[in-house]
Amino acid sequence: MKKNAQRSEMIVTSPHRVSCETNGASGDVSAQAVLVRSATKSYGVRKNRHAVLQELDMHVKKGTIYGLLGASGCGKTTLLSCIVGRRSFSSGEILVLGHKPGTPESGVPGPRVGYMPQELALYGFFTIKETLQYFGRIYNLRPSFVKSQLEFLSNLLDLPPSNRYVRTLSGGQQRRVSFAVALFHEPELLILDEPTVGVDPLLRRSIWDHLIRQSVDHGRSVIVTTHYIEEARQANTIGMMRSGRLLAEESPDKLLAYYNLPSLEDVFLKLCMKDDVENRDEESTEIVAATSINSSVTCRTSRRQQLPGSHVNLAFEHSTSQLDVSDTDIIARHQHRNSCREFSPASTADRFGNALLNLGVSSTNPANSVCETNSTMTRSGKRNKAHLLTKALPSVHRLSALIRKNFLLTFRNIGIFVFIYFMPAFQAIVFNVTLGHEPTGLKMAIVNDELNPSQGRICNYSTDCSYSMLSCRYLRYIKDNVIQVPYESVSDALEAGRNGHVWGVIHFGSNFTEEFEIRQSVGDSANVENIMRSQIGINMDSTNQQIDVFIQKWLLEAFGDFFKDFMRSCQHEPEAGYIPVVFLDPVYGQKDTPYTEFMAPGLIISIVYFMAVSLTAGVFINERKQGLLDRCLVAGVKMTEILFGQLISQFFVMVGQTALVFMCMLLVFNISCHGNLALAVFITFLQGLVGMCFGMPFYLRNIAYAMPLTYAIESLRSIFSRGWGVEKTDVYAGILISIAWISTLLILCLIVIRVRKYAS
Ligand SMILES: Nc1ncnc2c1ncn2[C@@H]1O[C@H](COP(=O)(O)OP(=O)(O)OP(=O)(O)O)[C@@H](O)[C@H]1O
Repeated sequence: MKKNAQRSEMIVTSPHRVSCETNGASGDVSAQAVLVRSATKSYGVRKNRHAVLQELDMHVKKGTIYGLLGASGCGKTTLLSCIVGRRSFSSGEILVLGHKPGTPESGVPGPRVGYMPQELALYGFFTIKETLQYFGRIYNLRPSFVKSQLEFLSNLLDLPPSNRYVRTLSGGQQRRVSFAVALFHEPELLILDEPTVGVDPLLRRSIWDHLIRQSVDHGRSVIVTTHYIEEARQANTIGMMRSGRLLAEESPDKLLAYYNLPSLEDVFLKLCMKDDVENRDEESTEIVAATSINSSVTCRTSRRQQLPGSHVNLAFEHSTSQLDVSDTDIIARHQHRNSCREFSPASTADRFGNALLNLGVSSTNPANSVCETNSTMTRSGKRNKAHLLTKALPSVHRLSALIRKNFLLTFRNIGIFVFIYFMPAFQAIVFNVTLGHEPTGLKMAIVNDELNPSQGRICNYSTDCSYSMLSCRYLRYIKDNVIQVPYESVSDALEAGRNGHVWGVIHFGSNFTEEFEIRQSVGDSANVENIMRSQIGINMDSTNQQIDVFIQKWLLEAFGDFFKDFMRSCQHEPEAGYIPVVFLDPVYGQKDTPYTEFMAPGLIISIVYFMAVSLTAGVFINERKQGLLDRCLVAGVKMTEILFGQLISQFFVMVGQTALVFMCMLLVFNISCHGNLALAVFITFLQGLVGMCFGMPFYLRNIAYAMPLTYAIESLRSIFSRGWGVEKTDVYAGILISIAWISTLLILCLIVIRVRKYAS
């Protein structure tokens, strides 16, 4: 309590103590690679919210190895991901290499940190050499440096030949490659999540030797998690973690001496048992406190205050007395940011000069620990703005590395290559061969009461001008696509229709021919009974609109052909007496526009659109699942760069897909495009882009028109069938709506990235 009171006093009286007034403290802070204070982290919302980190403090001195130990699920990975800037604490403070991770000046995520996640996070279709070259490009390293590091790390980690594909390596070999990726750009801070899993004891030893050399000879800081407690003995400090808290943070030797135990395993066990007892004590204290009316304040005291010594950190109190990163102080430091620099990472440039020269990154100026004059402030403000602007733009070397990687992965994996390029064309072929044609084999029940059962219901008819068995004469004109199935009664036929055996029922009355003759002869004076009896009754199964429309059309056409043939045989004008509605030459298209031609625009757009959605989404989901996205982001790649890299690579894929689909439709299946082909291709591209935007990384007639596909399909159809150009509303509306979708989705994407960045 006393210590806290002292700290508050300092905060109130000297808000920018750390940055200006106490250089000693500043110097001390700059000696820390990672500082975490009162960190909490929870996952989930409402009922499902659970705390993973609880009031956690952590101190990693520069140039030391910090072994983070703890059972599975105690929150180690969560803590590391917050340190590398991939996640943020729910509350608490963190400084990594003197800055808050994620801030532009911190360089974290970025080349100052090397991260080996628990997942392999490697591209299986890359060789070992290509893997390092890829990250070399991301970090903008010189090829000569990458080459020398490849040789060095291959020897150190006993890597297989560098031309071996990662996917062909054993699990242990893959982990070593993953380790090499984290090491090879010589970062100031190495964060390794279980690097020695699946590695034999000899190699494990050489990995630890290397880590020790890195810290002792080069002053690099290392945080390493491991399940092998005893190997952490080689660390300078170990943090023993349990249920989101550090039970101890001290050098292994001191811990062993303090507890007078032979192994760290025993120390950890003892601490866990002690923690259990203290938890029980604390629970009972809280119950007592909660039942006391006047004790509401006391029951809020923190675990550390209630249980002195529960966090065994002999250096902790000393360091926190000099360093204060409480909220008030942080706010105060922000207020004074322009006048004073905080937490100077002194000597960083000296220590890591060689690596930084290779990295091509600007390290924080060590001279910044002194307060700057106003003029320097203004200059540095402008410089900072320019620097931030440059940082906001996608970097050429990272973008080119990402694009190169996307292409290499596409062309390497023959299965994916064939799928990506030929799937759209294959879909177009399947459509044209199967779905694109008029439907065939459609069964219709025929109930013809004109047939005489005693004569075996034989359907005879004449082809001259005689009124004989006209029902049979009519049926002859129905297209072969319809299979005529005779039924004896209307009820049987309707039952077959209900059971889905036929698409409909055609019924002729017993005196159909006679009644038809009477109707023809009396003309206008035909009575209702005569009209009813001379009609052909049709009941359709109209559940399938397409089939319904086709059958109706064919039956009407058949009647037209039958009637004209009959009139011709009677030496009458064929059209005389037929319904006075005539379909003349169509304005656009043919009289019998093939179904394929009608469907083609929608199909082309749908194929390109959905391929783009699924491929883009697939790449993101896959990379996230394998930890590749995290590794790239920790390496300093920005989400916008990943998006643009994907857009650019996907664009070239789309060019190939569109070319193949168009060739298939226009050249192989002779679907005609009466308009400007370039315009049709352009709209298809735009739709592909909309699909890509939808794939990344979230209404009614008028609203439906604003949907990405609706108007674009109309536009494409207008170009194909009507030959219209961009001057027509139907065409330019499709283009405008597509462009609007592309812009909106891209902007949303950027906003989400920004919000996430600032939220963390
Ligand atoms: N994104 C998430 N959403 C919800 N819970 C999560 C998430 N990530 C981790 N957790 C939970 O947080 C807890 C700590 O997980 P974390 O991965 O940090 O543990 P760990 O100590 O690294 O375990 P291990 O040694 O097995 O890797 C676990 O209970 C885990 O289920």
